[in-house]
Amino acid sequence: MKRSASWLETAKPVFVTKAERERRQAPAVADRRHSAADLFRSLHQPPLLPSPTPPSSFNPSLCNSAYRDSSDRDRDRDRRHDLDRDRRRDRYDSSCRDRGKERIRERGPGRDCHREREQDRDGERADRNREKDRLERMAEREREKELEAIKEQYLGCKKPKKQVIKPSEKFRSFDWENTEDTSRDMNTLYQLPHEARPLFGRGFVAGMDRREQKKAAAQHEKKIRAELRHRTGAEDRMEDDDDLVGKKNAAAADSYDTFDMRVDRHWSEKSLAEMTERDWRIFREDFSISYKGSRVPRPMRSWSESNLGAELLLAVEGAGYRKPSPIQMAAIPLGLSQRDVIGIAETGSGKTAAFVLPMMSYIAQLPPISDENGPYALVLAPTRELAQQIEEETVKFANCLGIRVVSVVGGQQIEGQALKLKQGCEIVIATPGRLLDCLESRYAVLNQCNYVVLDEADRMIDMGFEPQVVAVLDAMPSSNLKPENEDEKLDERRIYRTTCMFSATMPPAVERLARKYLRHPVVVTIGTPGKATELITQNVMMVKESEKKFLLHKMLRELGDKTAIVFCNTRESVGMHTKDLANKGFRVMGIHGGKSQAKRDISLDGFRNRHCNVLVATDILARGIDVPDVAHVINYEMHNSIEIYTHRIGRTGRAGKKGVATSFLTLENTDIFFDLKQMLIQSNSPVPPELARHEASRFRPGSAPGRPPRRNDTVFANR
Ligand SMILES: Nc1ncnc2c1ncn2[C@@H]1O[C@H](COP(=O)(O)OP(=O)(O)OP(=O)(O)O)[C@@H](O)[C@H]1O
Repeated sequence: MKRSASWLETAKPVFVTKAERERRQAPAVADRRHSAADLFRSLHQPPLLPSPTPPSSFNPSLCNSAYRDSSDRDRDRDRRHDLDRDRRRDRYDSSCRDRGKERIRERGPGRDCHREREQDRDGERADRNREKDRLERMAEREREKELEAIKEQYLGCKKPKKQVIKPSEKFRSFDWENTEDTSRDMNTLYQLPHEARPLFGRGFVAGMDRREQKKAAAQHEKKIRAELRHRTGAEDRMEDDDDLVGKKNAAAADSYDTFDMRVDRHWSEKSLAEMTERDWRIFREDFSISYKGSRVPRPMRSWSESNLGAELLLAVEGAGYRKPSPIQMAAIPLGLSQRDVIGIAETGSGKTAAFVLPMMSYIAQLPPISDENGPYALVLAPTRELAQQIEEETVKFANCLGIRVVSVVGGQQIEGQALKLKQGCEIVIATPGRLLDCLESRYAVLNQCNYVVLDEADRMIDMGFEPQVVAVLDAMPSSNLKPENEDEKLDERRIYRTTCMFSATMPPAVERLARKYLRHPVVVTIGTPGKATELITQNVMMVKESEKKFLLHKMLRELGDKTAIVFCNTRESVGMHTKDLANKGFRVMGIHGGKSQAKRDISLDGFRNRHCNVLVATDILARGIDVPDVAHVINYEMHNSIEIYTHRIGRTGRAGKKGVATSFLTLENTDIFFDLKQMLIQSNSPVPPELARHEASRFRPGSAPGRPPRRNDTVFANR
């Protein structure tokens, strides 16, 4: 290897500079020059050897010139040869130099190349070290980042938010630190900033105490008057006058005060003229009255504010109704202005009077019916008992006005009813089926009837009376319907048909009927629709079928002399339990739709008159029946409809009195679990844990779990 390296070194062409080359060539050139000089000298000097004999014709001069010419030519030739040789060498040297340069470039020339290689190696080492450092720094950074991420995840450290500067703010940021604010230092005004006191003084507008002002003005006036009197000498004479004026002024000031301070008084302390929009709003809130509809007339705050007329007000007083109930406050003014009404209010809240009184007022303006052309007004109810009860309520007010009322219900002789109708009556209270029979038999005509009330309209539709109801409504004159266009002005001299619907529950099914027959109705709602009154304490007991009887007996025994209605779902159950309770010694009667009307009447009257204190009933008693002071309602067999539950328990806690309702719930009743739980939550009643936990109480039957509530759904908190 060593040998080949040295060979390589020797075999390599050596770069020779021009100066070096010239130095190296100098002896050769000098030699050549000497030899040329010798040659030149030898040519110009005679030869030392005897010269050949010249030819006879030899001319020394000629001979001399010829000799000189040939020597010049030789010299020129030599010079040319020299020049050529020099040129060739130069060419060779330059080519050698180029090749050497290339080789140096490739391998590095000799010792320099060695040094350079050393330098290169050092450089490479330094590069490697630098690269290593860089990689180490990067790894360190990675480790730090990882640590930060772990800290953030487990210790919840918050990364400081990077402040993002919008391009628009980049060049125009006028933010300044609080510490940069020097205005406090400069102006003492800012050192004691005053808080805003919007109600300084006595809380009067703009801080003006009008009472103080008036007091000062009164004192000033008194002083001036005294001075005047003193000057004129009429002190004695004016004394009395002065007192009078003082009293007058005091009264004026008082009335001014009253007027001035009216915003501070409750609506109940104000006259009708003083009521502001805000007062009406508070009033509506106080009685949970809400309206839906346009151009709604103001509710009435008291009977005296109603336009019922003196006779009717006397009758109201006679009935012992001291104050109107909320539904009466809202619905009576609507009925008096002949607006179509949908009234929804809790059970026992006086809905009957709410539609009967404006109906009376309407009839009072019309001439008495002379013959069978009546009636002027019609009330439809789902059950005979309810129709008869409404009749009784109506008669209370009708007598004072000489208005005749006839009830037309099933289960009685139609001929007797036809006779009464023939004799003439202003109001007919009817069940839809029997009235339709009368209309078809021409015992009754409705061509003068322009006031119609559907009491418990939802129940009538439930019971399948919709076709009969529609037929009855179609039998009324359609020419008196209000115009479809709500904005069209009504002719004050004309009579338009007024249609009203009342119930404690108004399911969407009623809307269809309402849309067809009611014109621009005002929907009055008192409280939450469908909600049971807060006067009723609701108890729900999760029981087994076998436990019910024992519990019922226990409850009825505890009842003592108080009254109770026991609801069952079927006629058979009513019969069975009536017998059973009678055998156990309870004073009990039963009522259901399978009984004759006479027997039904005996049972209900017996219960009303306290001949018995327990009434076992089907749902014919659930709607509208008003028996005063029912202490307890027992849902022995629970119905699966929440509306029926509401109406059943509504037989107690009526007309402002308290009541108790107990319902026996079994696993058969899962269909009502959801609604019942909602109802109990809404009325702050205890929900039995078995009901609260039950799967069926989490979703409405038939609804997909997790679906968002629909428009008509009522969803309460604390599900
Ligand atoms: N303003 C009133 N003041 C005192 N008692 C009233 C008043 N209005 C009605 N009542 C009485 O309240 C009781 C219930 O009235 P009503 O039967 O009209 O209630 P309701 O709302 O129709 O009940 P339901 O929804 O069960 O049919 C009745 O005994 C009635 O005489």
